[in-house]
Amino acid sequence: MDLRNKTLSASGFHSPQRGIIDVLDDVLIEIDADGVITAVHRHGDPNYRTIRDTRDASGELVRLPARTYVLPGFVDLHVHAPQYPQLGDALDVALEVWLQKYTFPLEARYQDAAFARHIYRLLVDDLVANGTTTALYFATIHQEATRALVDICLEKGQRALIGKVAMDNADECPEYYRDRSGKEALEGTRALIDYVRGHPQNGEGRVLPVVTPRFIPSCTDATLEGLGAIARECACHVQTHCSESDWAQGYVLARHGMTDADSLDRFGLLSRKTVLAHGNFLSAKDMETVRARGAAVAHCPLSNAYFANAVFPLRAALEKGLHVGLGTDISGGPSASMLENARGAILASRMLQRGVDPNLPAAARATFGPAQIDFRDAFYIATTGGGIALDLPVGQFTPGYQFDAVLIDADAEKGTVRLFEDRDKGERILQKIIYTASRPNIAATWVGGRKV
Ligand SMILES: Nc1nc2[nH]cnc2c(=O)[nH]1
Repeated sequence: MDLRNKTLSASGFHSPQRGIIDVLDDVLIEIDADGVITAVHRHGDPNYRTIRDTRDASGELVRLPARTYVLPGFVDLHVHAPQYPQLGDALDVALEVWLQKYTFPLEARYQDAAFARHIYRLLVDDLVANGTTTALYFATIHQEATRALVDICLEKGQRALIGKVAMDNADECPEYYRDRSGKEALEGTRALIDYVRGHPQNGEGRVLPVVTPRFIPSCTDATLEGLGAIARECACHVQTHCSESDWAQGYVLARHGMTDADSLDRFGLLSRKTVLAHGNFLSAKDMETVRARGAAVAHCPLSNAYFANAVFPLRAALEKGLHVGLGTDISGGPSASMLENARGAILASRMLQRGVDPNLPAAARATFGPAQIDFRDAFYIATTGGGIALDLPVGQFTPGYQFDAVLIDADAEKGTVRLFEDRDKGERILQKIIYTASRPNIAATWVGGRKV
């Protein structure tokens, strides 16, 4: 059901601030012709009944069934679209080996635009079915395939930020899969920006272009500098990998004599619109730089378990005031579900706080300090945090924000949520959704009020 120009009568949850779950119990959400929320009326508000009855009489009221809950749609802050065929596969080696052995050969296949279209359709359908209403995508180096991803997101209605990957460093990128020159990397980036911004179906700007240096090892300094200039000139989003693994971090220290964050900063690649994937090894000083620039980290807990050999200190980052969202990192992470990644974030944080070596006594095991997060933080980074990271009005049910939402059906026949009326009320329902919901529980997904 299209919810533009409608008033939704529903229950649900959102987290407008970290640590706070706003329980929306039988509220009215007014949505305008552009899919923007114009008002949220609580059940006890004096004009609630009048608004509900007037809208009902004019046919503008849409009532959602009992035991269904609206949540803001998930914002996946880090997805490698071309890696989807490899989801749940090839996780047996270190990052630098994984790239050369599995990932670059797979990404090179997107030279074939028909192959790209086939995979990208499957991916976008699956992400939407999993409740991802906004995705920040790395594509490949290829123009035609990357344009196909833009077309498919527009056709299917997913909000998306898409980057043609720039990678021209012959020392780190194989001959069969790299931009032929820095010039080609920069021209290709500009061409994609023009394509997205000039797309006839993109009048609302639902798809945005992203300047995408893969990571420092993949790019020459001239290309990093050129990309920084393009980002500034075009006021574009930027995405890249930052301080992900010991190897990646060590490579940048050896080549540039400084950390990833400092190096990206000097190339003009750290801005309010930058998303740094992983950031596991950001130092306290790096975090301060990232915070000062208003850039964000995409926390990818499942992928980090395979490639980082460390846990991103999410709680510390949030407490320092960094913008942080959640990413699946398909296919470094083996799940397309943001709910599974939210659970992964909670689990990883608990292991970081408590330690993991059973041969040590409890006190000696717990060396890191406070790190634990709960379902509230996980929900926050999967929704509101992602919206803030991207500087887009998505991720919460607040007037002025887009109505991007998922509907959770707690009673879905094949679903995995079990609610018991006598005990499950208020926030506890959201807790159970975060811990136990799965794709069959996602009954509907809307982007800008349109069902997708
Ligand atoms: N996880 C991950 N890290 C990277 N670093 C450079 N490229 C990649 C990639 O594709 N995935």
